[in-house]
Amino acid sequence: MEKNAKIYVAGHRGMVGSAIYRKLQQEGYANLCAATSNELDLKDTQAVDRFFQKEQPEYVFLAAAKVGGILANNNFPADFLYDNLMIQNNVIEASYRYNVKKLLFLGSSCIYPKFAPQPIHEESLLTSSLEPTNEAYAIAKIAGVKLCQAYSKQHNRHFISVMPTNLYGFGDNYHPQNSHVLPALLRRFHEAKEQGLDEVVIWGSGTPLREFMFADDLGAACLFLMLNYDQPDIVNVGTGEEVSILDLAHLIAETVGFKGRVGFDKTKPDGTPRKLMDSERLHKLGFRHQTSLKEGIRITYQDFLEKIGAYSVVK
Ligand SMILES: NC(=O)C1=CN([C@@H]2O[C@H](COP(=O)(O)OP(=O)(O)OC[C@H]3O[C@@H](n4cnc5c(N)ncnc54)[C@H](OP(=O)(O)O)[C@@H]3O)[C@@H](O)[C@H]2O)C=CC1
Ligand SMILES: C[C@H]1O[C@H](OP(=O)(O)OP(=O)(O)OC[C@H]2O[C@@H](n3cnc4c(=O)[nH]c(N)nc43)[C@H](O)[C@@H]2O)[C@@H](O)[C@@H](O)C1=O
Repeated sequence: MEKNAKIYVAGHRGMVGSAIYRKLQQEGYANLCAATSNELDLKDTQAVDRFFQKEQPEYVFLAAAKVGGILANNNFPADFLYDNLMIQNNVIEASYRYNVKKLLFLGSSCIYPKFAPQPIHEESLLTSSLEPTNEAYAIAKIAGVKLCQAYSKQHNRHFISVMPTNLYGFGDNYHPQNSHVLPALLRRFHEAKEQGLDEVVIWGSGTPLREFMFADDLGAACLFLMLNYDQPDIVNVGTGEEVSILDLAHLIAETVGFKGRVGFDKTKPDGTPRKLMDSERLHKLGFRHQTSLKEGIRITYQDFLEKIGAYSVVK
């Protein structure tokens, strides 16, 4: 990928897309193109076609998607299935039609079966049933993976797919109901401290285990894979470290400076009991993440404090 190559980052305002965009800029890629969802609705096939015809991107990072936490996924399955199928179908098909040299599609660890053997190897895909709370989103992501593989096989395209673990970082969604656990708890513990509350309630039992990666590390991994990987087989991107949701809550409380107790809302779903990725394929290629969970939460909380006005706007 030459430094003056035309590169399209779909979803460049999102947490992951902005991390990829920043990384590309840092590394001297100067011919970047992007559009917000207001300027270009990626669900609109003809608009996407016109965009590709005009911009003629040579490389595409597909980081645009309908994204949310466990409750949003559970409550709005039609949106998660339809929007994601449309967005990825349109971008992948246009990338084929306009001869994009290479495309990187972002999937998610939720494509794997609910009770996949841990750590979860790439070969676990489609070996048993999915977690019901995010089945619709996972089915869309699996279709995206299969579409990339099908275009690679039938049309000899270089369309690769990356499966990140749970992410957090700059520009995350802090919606109290629809976000993922880490931004939700950063905001809840912060507000509890500000209001002098003595308890913060977390959803579920606190026992599920999750693996978290700082989004800028994923941005670096995406560029690394764009430059160094060219197989249709999917690649997991994780840290290899897991934490229980209760321990995560304690870590966030410590970072924020909340001294009260933690309660549990057991009417809310736990989701998958454990979701640790096997990232050996990525490690053997030569990439490892840099940011520890503690440091990543510290940096993210600083960013949250700086932009608190904006984050209180419901996303
Ligand atoms: N967050 C996580 O924990 C994880 C995320 N991923 C994957 O990473 C990718 C990015 O996620 P993340 O950055 O967290 O999500 P965000 O919600 O932060 O960003 C998603 C981006 O997609 C764009 N978008 C959504 N719908 C449309 C549309 N109809 N037309 C055009 N653009 C649209 C939005 O654009 P705009 O801002 O202009 O509205 C937004 O910038 C997704 O594929 C997701 O599945 C995978 C694993 C974990
Ligand atoms: C990345 C991945 O993210 C989603 O799956 P998930 O890992 O279950 O995501 P989550 O971050 O929303 O929850 C993680 C755990 O944390 C608990 N939990 C506690 N308290 C809060 C809380 O306040 N908010 C949320 N959201 N969860 C909470 C919650 O009950 C659960 O046990 C997919 O739908 C899909 O989007 C996907 O790909």
